[in-house]
Amino acid sequence: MIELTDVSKVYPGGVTALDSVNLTIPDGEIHGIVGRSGAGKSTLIRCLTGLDPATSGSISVDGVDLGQARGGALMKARRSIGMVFQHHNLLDSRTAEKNISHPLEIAGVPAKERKRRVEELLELVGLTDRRRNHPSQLSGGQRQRVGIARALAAEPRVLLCDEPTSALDSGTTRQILELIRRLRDRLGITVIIITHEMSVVREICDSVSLLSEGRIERSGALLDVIQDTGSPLSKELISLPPTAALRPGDTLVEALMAESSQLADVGQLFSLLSSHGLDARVEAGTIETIQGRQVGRLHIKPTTRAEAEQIAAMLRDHGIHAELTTGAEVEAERAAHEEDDARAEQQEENQ
Ligand SMILES: Nc1ncnc2c1ncn2[C@@H]1O[C@H](COP(=O)(O)OP(=O)(O)OP(=O)(O)O)[C@@H](O)[C@H]1O
Repeated sequence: MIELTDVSKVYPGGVTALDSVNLTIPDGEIHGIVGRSGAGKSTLIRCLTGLDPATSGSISVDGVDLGQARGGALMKARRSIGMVFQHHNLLDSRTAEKNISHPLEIAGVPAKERKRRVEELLELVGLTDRRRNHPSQLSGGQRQRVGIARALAAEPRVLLCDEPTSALDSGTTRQILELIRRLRDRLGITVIIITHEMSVVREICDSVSLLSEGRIERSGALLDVIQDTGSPLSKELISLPPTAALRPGDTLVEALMAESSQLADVGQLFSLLSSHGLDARVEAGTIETIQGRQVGRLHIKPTTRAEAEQIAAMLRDHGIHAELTTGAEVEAERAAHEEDDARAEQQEENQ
């Protein structure tokens, strides 16, 4: 179990990057940490790995407090966390197998044991036939597999993944996420994934936390967080595509259909509206299957505000969360997203 208790980090100069963070991640869970640029994600990683200690509070892994442990106990605790990076950080001069064996060499593991372990790891990540290739001879996905195998070399209990798929295309991303899930199932490790990609969270995470200005704003099981419609994280996880030609003063009904909804699909919903003589059209909609359940968000545009209120009330009666929003609010949200994406892209280019 990973436990952060009142973790704060204040940099010299006075920037509070983490502000009383409390977080518990049970064994074997895949936990996503999301947040906008500057929210404190990198700082949290550095504190978790012990590279940059927290200013106050405690971080413990399997009951060992990283701030209190010394000598061999600290080394052991640090080794219990394996790191996977966005850009793999592989050594170009070494083959895949030599990259994987590198941390074992540093730890002084005898050659015979190293060979056995590397063999096992190559098999685990599906790269046995690429063992003698250098990073430049591997695809982005294969390089990330080497990075994952290397992170697992010291048999960590926790895999800490920093934007593990941000540099990969969507097909390769899916394969890497599938691999991470298989490794969790097979090895029983706990996985923390720091990402700005909501699709990664939807696809693989059991639970998720939203970090905002150094604080955990919302944390919980994925489906619970999505169904907590008041939470900004819910809107980010099931986001809507841009809506064409909305005027600032337009009134929209935003509906979230989740597990508790009595209406299973959009078709039924619209039959219901028309049976009540309500004229409305869907401006935008997203339906995702998450952990085997369908979750959908819709923007419905009625003709008048009075109709919008009527529709929202009717949806609520059928267990569908519905609230009114305006064209101006939708536009402001879209602009904030675009700004964040542009910043993430810029950072990617700078690296
Ligand atoms: N070494 C440092 N010294 C002073 N301030 C820092 C330092 N590192 C980060 N900060 C500040 O701490 C805050 C959190 O930064 P951090 O890099 O952890 O955010 P982030 O969520 O990882 O952002 P991004 O997604 O853009 O990488 C920011 O205000 C940042 O300017």
